[in-house]
Amino acid sequence: MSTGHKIKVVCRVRPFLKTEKPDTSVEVEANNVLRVSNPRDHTKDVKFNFDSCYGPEIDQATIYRNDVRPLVETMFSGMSATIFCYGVTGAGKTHTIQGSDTEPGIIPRALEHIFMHQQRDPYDYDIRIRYYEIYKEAVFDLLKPHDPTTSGLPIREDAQRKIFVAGLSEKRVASYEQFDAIYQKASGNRRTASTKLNNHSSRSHAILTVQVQWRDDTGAGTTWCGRLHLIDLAGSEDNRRTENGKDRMAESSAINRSLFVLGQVVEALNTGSSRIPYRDSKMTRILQDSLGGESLGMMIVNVAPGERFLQDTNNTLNFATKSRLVVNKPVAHEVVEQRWSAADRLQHHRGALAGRQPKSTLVVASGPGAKRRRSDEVDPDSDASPGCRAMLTSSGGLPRRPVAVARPGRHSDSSCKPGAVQRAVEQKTSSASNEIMERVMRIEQQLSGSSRLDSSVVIDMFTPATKLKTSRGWLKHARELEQGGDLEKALAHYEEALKYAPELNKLEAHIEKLRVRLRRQKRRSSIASHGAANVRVADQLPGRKPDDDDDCGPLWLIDGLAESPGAEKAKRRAAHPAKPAPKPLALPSTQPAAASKAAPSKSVVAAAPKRVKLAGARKASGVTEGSVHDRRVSFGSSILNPFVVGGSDFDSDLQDRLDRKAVVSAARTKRLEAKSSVAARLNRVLAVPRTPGDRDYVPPSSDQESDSGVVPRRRVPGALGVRGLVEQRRQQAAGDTRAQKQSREGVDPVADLGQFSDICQASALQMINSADVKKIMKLQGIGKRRAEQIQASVKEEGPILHVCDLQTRLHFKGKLILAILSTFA
Ligand SMILES: Nc1ncnc2c1ncn2[C@@H]1O[C@H](COP(=O)(O)OP(=O)(O)OP(=O)(O)O)[C@@H](O)[C@H]1O
Repeated sequence: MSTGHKIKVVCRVRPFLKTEKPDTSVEVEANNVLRVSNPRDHTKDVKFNFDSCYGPEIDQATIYRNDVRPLVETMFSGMSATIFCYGVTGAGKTHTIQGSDTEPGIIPRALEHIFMHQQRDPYDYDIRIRYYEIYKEAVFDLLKPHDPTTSGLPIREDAQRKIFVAGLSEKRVASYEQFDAIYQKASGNRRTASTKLNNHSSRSHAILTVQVQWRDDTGAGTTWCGRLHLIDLAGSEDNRRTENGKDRMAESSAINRSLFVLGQVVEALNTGSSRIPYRDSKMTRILQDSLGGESLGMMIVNVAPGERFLQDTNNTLNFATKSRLVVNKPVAHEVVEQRWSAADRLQHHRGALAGRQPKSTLVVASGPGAKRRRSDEVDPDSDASPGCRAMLTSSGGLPRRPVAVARPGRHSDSSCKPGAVQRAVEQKTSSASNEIMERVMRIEQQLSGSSRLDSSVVIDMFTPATKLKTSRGWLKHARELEQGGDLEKALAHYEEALKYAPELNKLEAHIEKLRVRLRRQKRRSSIASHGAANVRVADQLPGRKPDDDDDCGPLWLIDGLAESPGAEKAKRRAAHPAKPAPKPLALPSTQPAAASKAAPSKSVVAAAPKRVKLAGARKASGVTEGSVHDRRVSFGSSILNPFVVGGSDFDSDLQDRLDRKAVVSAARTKRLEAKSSVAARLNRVLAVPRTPGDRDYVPPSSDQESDSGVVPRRRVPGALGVRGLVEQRRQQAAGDTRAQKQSREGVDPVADLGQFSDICQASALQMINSADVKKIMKLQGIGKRRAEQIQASVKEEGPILHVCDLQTRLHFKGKLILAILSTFA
């Protein structure tokens, strides 16, 4: 069992610099007591207790010998140790950890110590280093020259929830001299700058990791791995005093923020909080194992003497006092020898399935606390050895070394020996490994079959934790997209999230909702862009129930061309019409009786509305025809709303339905009556022409006067619609129709328009008269030139009242007219 180990806190007060005026505000009273003047009341003192306190006179060697060296020694027991320097800017952190040529700090001394150890010991030590910095919340490799195009390396978590920096390079060092050459060069890559408080201020947190790995041939032949992390944190800065510029301010705020998170992590650990905010900064994420984890930890608190730093000193010491309470649970790390390729594992799996033992001895890392280093932890370019990529286990759930915090012994205990324990471990992990092997087999099968992997197989390769994390990532983006109104992309992101977390039922339901919303949105935008001309009104279909999201009642619209408004369909229709178009195109108005008697086309029936919304009875513009658009019947419709419903059909149908409702509840009656009056109003507006007394009366211009000379005809582009139809019928009834007139002039009329209804024509004409080039162009068969022709004609000669006008006025060919009308059929 591992024992709890508190973080060791050592305090070091630097000497006054030549530029500073000495005072007695900070003094070391005893080996472990620091006295500091109270920043609020200088006559009073505050005392702080630490594991050790060093005054300005204490040299680097003493500190190393007393406090650092024992910790470095623990590496040789397969432990991880972290030493980090903390303090305000200019307090002496870099001096302590790095030192100078004349006064080498912890790093050179520790490395010297490690190489000496290597020479003394019989073991063949494999020593490697990694060196990186966290600059403005991004991780950069210091062993490589700085590449300004990179945005930093990612911090990841492996299957055993161990933190590592992916893609970091690693260098093997055989001697101190070799290390020194690499380290000096790499230190040059670290970002430093001159500030008002320190001429050579570190602008980043720098982390040097030394890894020592060796094989203990005297015992069970176990390979051990010890690590030492030496961290020079950037100092907190009071920007009122540093007078930093813009760049320095950005660095400073990143530094202060990460140090603030460090404080929060310590606070959370001390209060036993369920959430430790390691993830809130890169620095705390990397220090995770050293703060409440499985590393041994030591914090060197650097203090600048003098009254002007008193407030900072107090803050630093208060934080250090809290940090003393943080408890780590250090464990030793054992490296398992075999490095298994996917093929090895597969081979082993097959052997295990067949009841055979694999050729090589297997120790599988598993159980709580077991560690496995990811292969991508090491940069492929680096000189990492296969041994480094071996499976690394801690003594969590597996045989582990006894953990003695002071000077732990270097031999594995009996539990490390192969035999019964190993078999037990194998048994314990066999089910997990079988599952992994099955996955490997599935992947191999896929690979042998095709060059691409199924996404489901790839997802299957992830650990549950990774799946959850990935799913959360997708979800986050999806929510942002949804909030931004991009439903289509949001849906795709939600679907991705569901792939990784298929168990999320709520997510599934949400996706379904979103799909419905999207469908609805598409339908609406289709109607809006192509006009309701693409929509046919029909009676309620048998078996169809109103959608919950329908805007209003049973003016049932069937999306005809709305969903496929492309030219293809119209072209097909034009190419193979059900009936060949007559040439020249016949005029319908010579058959007034037939036209007026003709029942509305079966496919174009306005059903009685139960819930009809009326938008603005009469607009000031004077446009007052009824129309159907987006499932609404409206008065005073705009030119964007070109589909027109026959008012009389509409009204009579409503009346029929009202008659059939013999027994209805009072409320229902009231509603229906209201609708009835609306319908009556609609009928009035549609059927009764405006007279000069009406508010929306538009006086006709001389050239627009009706042929009868009685009914004032409105000449508002796009306003023909039903009103035009009604008017036409009235004219027909009066026996003086335009068509008859044309007939007298020698144009051959025909009985009706064949397959096209009045409404279809009205819609087409209304669209054309709207004089909106874009909309007109949407009509199949009309190009830009034709559209402009129409526009000019409508402008000069007024609205086109009948399809025959297209032929006579614009010289449109019958085929073209047919194509236009087919859009509305
Ligand atoms: N113990 C010491 N003995 C002599 N000089 C020291 C000592 N500690 C610090 N100094 C000097 O104080 C100055 C500031 O020290 P240093 O650069 O190490 O501060 P720092 O805490 O790393 O600052 P920053 O956070 O800005 O990087 C340096 O000139 C350094 O040589």
